[in-house]
Amino acid sequence: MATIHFDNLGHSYHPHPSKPTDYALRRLSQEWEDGKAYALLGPSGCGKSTLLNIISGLLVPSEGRVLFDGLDVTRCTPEERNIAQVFQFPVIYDTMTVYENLAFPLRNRKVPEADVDRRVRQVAEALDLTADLKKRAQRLTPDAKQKISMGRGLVRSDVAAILFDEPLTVIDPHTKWILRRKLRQIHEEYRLTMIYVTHDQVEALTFADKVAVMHEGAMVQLGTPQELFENPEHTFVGYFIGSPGINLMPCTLGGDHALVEGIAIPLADRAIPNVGGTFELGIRPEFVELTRTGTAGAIPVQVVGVDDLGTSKLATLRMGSHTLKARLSEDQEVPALDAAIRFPTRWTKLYRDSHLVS
Ligand SMILES: Nc1ncnc2c1ncn2[C@@H]1O[C@H](COP(=O)(O)OP(=O)(O)OP(=O)(O)O)[C@@H](O)[C@H]1O
Repeated sequence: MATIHFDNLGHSYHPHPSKPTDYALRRLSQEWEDGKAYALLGPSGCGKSTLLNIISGLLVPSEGRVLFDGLDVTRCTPEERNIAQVFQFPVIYDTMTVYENLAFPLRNRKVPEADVDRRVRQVAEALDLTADLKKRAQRLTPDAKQKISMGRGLVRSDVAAILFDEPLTVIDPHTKWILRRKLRQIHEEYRLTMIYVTHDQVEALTFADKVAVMHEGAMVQLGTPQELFENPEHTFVGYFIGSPGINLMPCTLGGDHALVEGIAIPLADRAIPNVGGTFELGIRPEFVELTRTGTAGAIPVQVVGVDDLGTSKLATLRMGSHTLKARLSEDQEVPALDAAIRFPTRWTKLYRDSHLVS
C-alpha cells in the first residue's frame, strides 16, 4: 500500500487551456495517507473519473505529478503502479469457476499455490462467496458476478491501492447496503488504501475515512464525514452533503454580525474584513433552533409546513422572503402562531464567493 501525493496536479482536455473552466481537474496539491479509505464524491461531470484515471495511470495529467511513496509515477502504466481496479460492471471470466476467477490475479503473478488458496478463501469468506467457489461464474446473478469482480480487486495484498469506480451501480439496493458494510469491514481488517468513486453521498459517507468532494473540476473539500457535515468549507459541500442540504441566504456584513434583509444575525468570528465579494449565510437544518417569539435573540418566522419523517420532523419556515428548513426531534412541539428561530453562532457559517470565511 502507498501514500499518494498529488503535486500541483491538474488536467485539461483542451490543447491550450486559458481559463479555469477549461480544466476537468483544477490545480490540486495534497497527500493521501497509506491504508486509508477515500471516496471521491460529486455529481456527473465534476471530474471524478478524470482524477481516478490519473491515479490509476490510464490518463497522463496535462499538469503536475502523481507520486506513490515519494516515487514519481505520473507516466507509469496501471501495471507499473501496481494498482487494482474494480469497475461499474463485472470484469470476470464467465467460463472459469468463482475460485479460478479469484485466484487469477495471484496466479498471474506466480504467487505460490498455498498462498493463493489461503487468500482466495479469505476474500471469498469476506464477500459471502464461499458456497459459490466451485460454480462457473456464468451461472451466477449480476450481483454475485460483481462480488467476484470486487474480490479480484481485493485478493492481492501487494497493491499500492485499490480503486473502485461506482462498483455498486448494478447491485440491488438491499445487497448494496450489505456490500458497502462488507467493504468497510474488509478495509478495517486489511487496512488497504482504497479509493471509491461515487455520486451517492450515502455510499461515500458510510464507506470512507475521508471524502473528497468535487465540484466543477475543483476538489472543494477533503474531510471526514463529520467535518463535511459540521464545517462545510464550500457552499456546494453544504448543499450536496445532508438531506436536505444547508440553508443558504444572501447577506451583507454589519460589523460583528451578518444582515439578512435587515435582520442582524450574530457571527462566531467578529472581525471579518469586508473586502468585497458575495456573502451568504449558511446553517444546516439540524442546527436551526426553533423556539417562540420573545426568546432572547429569536427571529420571528412563519411555519409553512411540517413533514413527519418517522424518526424526526422537518419544518419549513419563512423568514422574510427566505424559506428555511429545520430538522426537529419527533416529539418537539411546533408553535403555530408565535414561532421564532435562533442561529447558534457555532453552527452559523459565513461564505464569501461560496468559500467558508467563518
Ligand atoms: N476524453 C475527454 N475529452 C474531452 N472532455 C472530457 C473527456 N473526458 C471527460 N471530459 C470532460 O471533463 C469533465 C469531467 O469529466 P469526468 O468524466 O472526469 O467527470 P465525472 O465526475 O467522472 O462524471 P461521470 O460520473 O459522469 O463520469 C466533463 O466536463 C467531461 O465532459
